[in-house]
Amino acid sequence: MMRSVALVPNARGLDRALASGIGEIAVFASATQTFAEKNLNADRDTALRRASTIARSASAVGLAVRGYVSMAFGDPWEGDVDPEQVADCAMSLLESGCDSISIADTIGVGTPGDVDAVVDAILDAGGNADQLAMHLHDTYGQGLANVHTSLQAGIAEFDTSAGGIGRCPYARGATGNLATEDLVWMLDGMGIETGIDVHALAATSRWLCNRTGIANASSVAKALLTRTE
Ligand SMILES: CC(=O)SCCNC(=O)CCNC(=O)[C@H](O)C(C)(C)COP(=O)(O)OP(=O)(O)OC[C@H]1O[C@@H](n2cnc3c(N)ncnc32)[C@H](O)[C@@H]1OP(=O)(O)O
Repeated sequence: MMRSVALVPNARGLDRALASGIGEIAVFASATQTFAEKNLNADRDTALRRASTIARSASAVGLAVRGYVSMAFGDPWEGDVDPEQVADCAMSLLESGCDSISIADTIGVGTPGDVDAVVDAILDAGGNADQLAMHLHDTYGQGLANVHTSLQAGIAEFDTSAGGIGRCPYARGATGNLATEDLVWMLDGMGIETGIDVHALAATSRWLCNRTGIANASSVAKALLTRTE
């Protein structure tokens, strides 16, 4: 199923999303102060309040809303992030009308132990695993291990990108998202149906990387494409 989601950082973004007729938006807060300032030009509490206000207005008019908590596992400026801090942000966004929360490892430092700690903190604060998604980067090669741990915790939604491209310009030191091909290969092997043809996806990411000049970071895409060349 194809879902189009607009990233909405402020009230003006919500007006533009509503005018476009899109059915789902994403609002974003940061677990850390420094990233909130860099990514949103606001302190952490202001950014959270702004995201909560947008979520409330959007859900009141029937839009689906996903809330993002950035820098949930570590921050390039502040180091380790307290799981309670992540849980506070997540719960505040849920209480403001977000239908789901994506826990973002914006710089890809998280490990399965961190996933367990953050998910436990959110569950302890009253959240449910079926309200959670994971947004993973593969900077330290922990992406698939973190997916596996998340699946065991009952989380079934993951943000990835074809060829592992894409990153936040303010996330110093981060590589791209976990590659969709790598995720699909693992899920296929676990008997979890995604509806995605991994070979067709690898061919698409080769096209995408050729067009953009970005190197393909997916191990699976590189292996499959070598097999067919
Ligand atoms: C979790 C993630 O990784 S998110 C993805 C990556 N990160 C991002 O996309 C960064 C998102 N953040 C931002 O865009 C900015 O920090 C903002 C817009 C939220 C706040 O920045 P500020 O500088 O405080 O906003 P300000 O209101 O002064 O506007 C700055 C410029 O952006 C424009 N702008 C602000 N909001 C919007 C919007 N929703 N749509 C289009 N343009 C906008 C303004 O018109 C202004 O343009 P100008 O310089 O040509 O006049």
